[in-house]
Amino acid sequence: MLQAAIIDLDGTLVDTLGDFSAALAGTLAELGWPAVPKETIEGFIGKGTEHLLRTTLAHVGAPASLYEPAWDAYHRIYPTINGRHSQVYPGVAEGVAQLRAAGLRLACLTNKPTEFARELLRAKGLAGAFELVFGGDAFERKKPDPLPLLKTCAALGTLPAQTLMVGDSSNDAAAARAAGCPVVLVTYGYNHGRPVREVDANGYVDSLVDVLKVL
Ligand SMILES: O=C(O)COP(=O)(O)O
Repeated sequence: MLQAAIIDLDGTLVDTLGDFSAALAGTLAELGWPAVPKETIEGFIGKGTEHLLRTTLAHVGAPASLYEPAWDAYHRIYPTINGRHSQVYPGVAEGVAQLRAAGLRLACLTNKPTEFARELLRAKGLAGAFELVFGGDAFERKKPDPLPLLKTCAALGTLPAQTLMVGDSSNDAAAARAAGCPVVLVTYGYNHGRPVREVDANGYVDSLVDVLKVL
């Protein structure tokens, strides 16, 4: 019997590719490098900001020594565009309401910095649905490490086996499997450029409204 659901943010609740793309374009422009196409950035999302910046710099051929100025510029620019170029996916509001109506407690767990995540959920009218919000800077390690899921279960007071992970990528699924949580993946998000149905999961859904049906 499920007690709670832990839901990923980027690629699962909100399509944030436009935000990432705008923030990275601004960051690269400040450093004198060209922007990277959205389709390329999509493959870099999901493993946190450090991975995103390092991969983007390597992609344009910039030296690794630009990582720190890039980090500073990105953290200055991102809050000014957070939510402006992103949309809540169809079915999210209804799906989240259904999970709550089924008696599940909800937490949002993302590799995005916690403050960016809280602000995005507020801007998109989703903050009230989640008892807890944890970002990639909340714990010592990020997904795909199981630690963030185990810590979130501990904060919710639920057992991993009774806590469902809902995500969009192999990163989310690996963390869930290692933590002992069942996992359902949405088919519309960002899976590091790979088909999401290749990933081992308990089910796949085209909309959050179908999550409880596939279990
Ligand atoms: O990598 C990020 O910043 C966000 O990734 P996530 O919301 O899919 O965990």
